[in-house]
Amino acid sequence: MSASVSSITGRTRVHPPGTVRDLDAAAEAAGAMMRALGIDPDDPATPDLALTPRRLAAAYAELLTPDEFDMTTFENAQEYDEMVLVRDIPMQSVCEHHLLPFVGRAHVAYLPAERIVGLSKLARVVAHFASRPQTQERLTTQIASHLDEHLRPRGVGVVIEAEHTCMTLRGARAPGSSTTTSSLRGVIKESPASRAEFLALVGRVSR
Ligand SMILES: Nc1nc2c(ncn2[C@@H]2O[C@H](COP(=O)(O)OP(=O)(O)OP(=O)(O)O)[C@@H](O)[C@H]2O)c(=O)[nH]1
Ligand SMILES: [Zn+2]
Repeated sequence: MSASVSSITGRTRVHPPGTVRDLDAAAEAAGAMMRALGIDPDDPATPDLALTPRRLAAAYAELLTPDEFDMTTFENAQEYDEMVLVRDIPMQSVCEHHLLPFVGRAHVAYLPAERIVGLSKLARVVAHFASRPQTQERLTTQIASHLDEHLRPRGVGVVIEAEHTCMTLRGARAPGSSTTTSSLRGVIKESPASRAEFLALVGRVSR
């Protein structure tokens, strides 16, 4: 389930988990589901529906295919020892219960040790683990674990705030509700001062 990884100095290639995709089979199944729900993709009165099963299959394949990327890190030459936080990283994933989107923002911080990470890689880690059927709790934990393992920092903090369309558009129909999750590691978890600094820097979580 976890990404396969090969180490190069300062770089860790993050590969998506191996997935075999059969878009034809997925499109056929999507058409069958539409028919079972009373929507006929072949109804001549709605010709644009004909390609909808294929679009649906392609859309899910796109949402559920993680990008590969290099987890580029640099020597911490300046011995920078304060917190690094990238806030408001846009996040979109698909809940594993309904395969409906949950959408929000991630805030990702770390306390450097020997190495610092290319800032964009924090957004890429979020997107990578979001591109699979997820729970918000697991996504938050996987991002924190990945940074902990591949950067070996003194601490990691991840907060995600998201709206789950499975509970805003359907079901409980609680529009405007949002869910906040966090995963803290190392000094950011253990030291009350560090934890407070992280939450203060994230700031707007409790708006
Ligand atoms: N903990 C957690 N729950 C989630 C997440 N995404 C969706 N869910 C919940 O998964 C649960 C699935 O519950 P079920 O009772 O099996 O499904 P359901 O009958 O469609 O339930 P309702 O959504 O309440 O209509 C729901 O309560 C969802 O809100 C998530 O990221 N984390
Ligand atoms: Zn759901």
